[in-house]
Amino acid sequence: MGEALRDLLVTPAEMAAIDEDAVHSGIESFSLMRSAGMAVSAAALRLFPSASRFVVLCGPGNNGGDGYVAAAALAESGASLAVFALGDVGKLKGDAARARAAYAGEIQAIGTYEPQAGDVVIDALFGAGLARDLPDEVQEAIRRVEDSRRPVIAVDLPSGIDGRSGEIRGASFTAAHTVTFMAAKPGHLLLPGRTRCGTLEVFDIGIPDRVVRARAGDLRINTPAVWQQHASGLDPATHKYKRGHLAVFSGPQISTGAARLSAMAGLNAGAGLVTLVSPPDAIAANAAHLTAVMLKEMGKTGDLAAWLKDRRLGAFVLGPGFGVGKKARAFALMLCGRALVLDADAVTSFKERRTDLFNTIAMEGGQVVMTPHEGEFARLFPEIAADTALSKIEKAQAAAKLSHAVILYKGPDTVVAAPSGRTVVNANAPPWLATAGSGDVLTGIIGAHLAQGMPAFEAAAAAVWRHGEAGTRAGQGATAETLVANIPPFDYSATRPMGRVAL
Ligand SMILES: NC(=O)C1=CN([C@@H]2O[C@H](COP(=O)(O)OP(=O)(O)OC[C@H]3O[C@@H](n4cnc5c(N)ncnc54)[C@H](O)[C@@H]3O)[C@@H](O)[C@H]2O)[C@@H](O)CC1
Ligand SMILES: Nc1ncnc2c1ncn2[C@@H]1O[C@H](COP(=O)(O)OP(=O)(O)O)[C@@H](O)[C@H]1O
Ligand SMILES: [K+]
Repeated sequence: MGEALRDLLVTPAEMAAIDEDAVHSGIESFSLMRSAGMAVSAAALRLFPSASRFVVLCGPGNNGGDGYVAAAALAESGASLAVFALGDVGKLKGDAARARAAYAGEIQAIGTYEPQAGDVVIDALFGAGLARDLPDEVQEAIRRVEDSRRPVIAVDLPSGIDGRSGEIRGASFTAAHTVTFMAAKPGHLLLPGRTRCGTLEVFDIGIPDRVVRARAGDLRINTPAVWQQHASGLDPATHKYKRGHLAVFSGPQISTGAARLSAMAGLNAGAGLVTLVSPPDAIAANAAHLTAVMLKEMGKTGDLAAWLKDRRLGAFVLGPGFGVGKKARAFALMLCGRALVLDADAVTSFKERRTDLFNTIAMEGGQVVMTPHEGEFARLFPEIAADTALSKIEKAQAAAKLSHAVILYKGPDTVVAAPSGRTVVNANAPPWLATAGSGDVLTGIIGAHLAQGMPAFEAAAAAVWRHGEAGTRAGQGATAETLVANIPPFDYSATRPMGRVAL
């Protein structure tokens, strides 16, 4: 599957460079602004055909310029209109000044805007250029609009959302719809930004694909295009070992459920066979609950060393319910050369000794994925977690670089980052995935992918996506058990060899 422009995520800085490159390539910059503003006016008329009045709020830069273009187009369409500007419109420069000059109507000061029933607000105050907290005057205007509950269409981003990080700079609009240009920005996907964008429309203002791609980095939205070429189809002559053998380590007698969830998820996600490795005291508890998942007793690290000689063991999951401490560290360090998911207690166990882990991963060169939620992330990477200048994307990237592992930083806006810098942000997860044991299910799906031979980054990204789909299929009342039952199959059709006879 080819990669579409809509799967890219570009930072505001990259977007500014793309804009510049487009102009150097001979495209007139005002034509970009005209397309942007026209797309906004078209969205307004399409989405709110019965608005009593469109109110365009224009800022001091090119976002405001887009607003003036939209205002002129709306006026021409015969719609009722009012325009309010921030600052001295006489000081507008370049394309924004030209757009403002082409709008013949009255322009009032933003401080005078009082929302009225029937208003639809077009927010063209700040977009990609927002560099600091919004001025008080704008924050007050936002509060008036938010209090009035009038619908808002945002140009590029709801003003106040930082396009790089999704953070709110003082205040922000909550848009019903956002029209952005050429590609989505991190702030559209990362929280809290995503919750303020409404529906997101990515409009092509005419910058050629190659110009966008040349500047875009390694950041993508997590879609099947990212990993589908590694999700190989089932060979009719396959057998269970070829489909991959996943081993999941259980905790002691009183905490075995988490590992069983991972094991069941691994089997449902497509591992050919799954073995739950259990300490002696938990064998009975585990045996009472398992059917298709196999059970193996293991106490000491020596036993693990002997078992690891079996190269048919494709991948390992360590952490869910395992217990924090020496045993988790010893097991993890022995597994760093293999395909391994370190989750929960296995991550926490290295809080004070992370260098041992990171050095071993670097030395052994396995396919290692770590899956911290916010709390676990802060335990293992405290200095990165505390750096308020970094976005969630940048935090995950820094952690991947430091640890030499693929970092799957969980949450409503899960980020998966590889040490190489490749990164995806996930967007298909429903909020009811926030249920006990949901993370254990995710870990099992990653394990299944690793057991099938997928590289760590793709295994993790694909798992996050399938986990999100499982949540959607399971519905609002989802529990970890129903998530397991709803893991969707890969769509193997795209990877089937041509000419295959349908059976
Ligand atoms: N990048 C592109 O390809 C295109 C961009 N366009 C528009 O241009 C916008 C970016 O324009 P600009 O770079 O002029 O930026 P903005 O219009 O977002 O911001 C305007 C200026 O305000 C100042 N500023 C930043 N934060 C402030 C704050 N908190 N308080 C007061 N002033 C602040 C900065 O000097 C900034 O350049 C995009 O969001 C988009 O709407 C479109 O015109 C079409 C093409
Ligand atoms: N609000 C949310 N929206 C979407 N997904 C969420 C949300 N909150 C949590 N998740 C997902 O649910 C899972 C929870 O995992 P985790 O925090 O490890 O919980 P547990 O330990 O109970 O399994 C993760 O995959 C996380 O990304
Ligand atoms: K805006």
